[in-house]
Amino acid sequence: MALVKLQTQYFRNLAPDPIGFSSSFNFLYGANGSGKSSVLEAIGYLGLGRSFRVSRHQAVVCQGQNKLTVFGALDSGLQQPGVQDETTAGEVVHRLGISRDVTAKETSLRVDGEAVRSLSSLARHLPVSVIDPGVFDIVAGGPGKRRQFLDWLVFHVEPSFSLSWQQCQRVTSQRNQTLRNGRIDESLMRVWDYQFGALAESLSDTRAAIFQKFRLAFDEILQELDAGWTNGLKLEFYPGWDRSQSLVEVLHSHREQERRMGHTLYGPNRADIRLKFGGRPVAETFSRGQQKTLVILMKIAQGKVLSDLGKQVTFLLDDINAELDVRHRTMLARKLQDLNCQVFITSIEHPEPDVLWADGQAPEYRMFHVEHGKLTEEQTG
Ligand SMILES: Nc1ncnc2c1ncn2[C@@H]1O[C@H](COP(=O)(O)OP(=O)(O)OP(=O)(O)O)[C@@H](O)[C@H]1O
Repeated sequence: MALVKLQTQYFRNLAPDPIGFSSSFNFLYGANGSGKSSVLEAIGYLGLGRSFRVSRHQAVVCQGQNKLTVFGALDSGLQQPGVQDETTAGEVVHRLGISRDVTAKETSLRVDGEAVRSLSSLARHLPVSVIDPGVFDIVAGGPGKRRQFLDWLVFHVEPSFSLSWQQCQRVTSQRNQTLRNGRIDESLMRVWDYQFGALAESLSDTRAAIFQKFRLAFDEILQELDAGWTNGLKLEFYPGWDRSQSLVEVLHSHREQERRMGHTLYGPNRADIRLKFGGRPVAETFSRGQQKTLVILMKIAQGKVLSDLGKQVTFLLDDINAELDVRHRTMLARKLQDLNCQVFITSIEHPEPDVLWADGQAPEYRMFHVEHGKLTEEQTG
């Protein structure tokens, strides 16, 4: 599916007019502060339920207001090869809405006019993948970033994952409270261990299976790229403990260490994707440019896993011109085109699709000039 219409109210500086988008490529350009990133942020709000730029909803609501709304309409999108679809192109198949009242601290979600409670009911319809300057922390940053990266894919392959993950986090926090209670009540602790262990083993099986799909897609992309510097690169899933033992056994044998630290040290909350080159972390061995390329390839591999399942990913490429040279931008754009993704690209300068597709094979696209939060479509081709 693809987002073909967006309308916001009181979202940063954006004008409330509805905007129609292409289910293929969309270019947004305009001066600093015109509102390009805010458009992508609003799209991200529908697919993630939050801003990908800031953690406080307050910052996103238009100054002087206390409630923002984002509404989006999805059509069936670009057809993946081999996938049958009974809808006609352009026909709206889902309507998504999210509003956030920052005074009441309440979020309301709607799917096809019906109120829904869980964010996953909304987010599952719009897999949004962001590539902005912050994304490179997937390699350079801590395990939390890589967990988030993997879990985004796991959720879009297995939407029920979000419920299991929430349950697991609840048990983790109850376990942590018990660990912090001076003298540990061993019988209570064992109850938490068994609950936590059962949830953790099943969650980690799901993560491991989807990581395997991801790694196959990644290896295929590396083969196509055929770049010498990636020989010897290894991606491994670390579930959060050594799985040659059950988690319950590991927890029992580390009781004293966990008690001293006052929190859970083993389990899915410690999972990671370990990126190694010649046995050492790539963050220590790869150049910054190579690290950036690696992140881009990982993002493309995520898109490929979902594309193979007939799902269209919406990529938000915010301000990447300063991060990637034209060769890498071209590689990224072409791969996303091959995967039938929907793509939004922001830039300050007027975009030049002819540079990205010098062979004249540019996909269908729409181009918008952004000024004072308002989008004006430019006639193309
Ligand atoms: N809560 C808010 N209410 C009203 N306006 C806001 C709010 N937050 C930010 N703005 C303004 O919205 C404008 C849009 O910012 P945005 O980051 O989207 O611009 P941009 O076009 O991506 O800029 P750049 O090229 O510099 O990254 C800015 O002028 C900013 O000052």
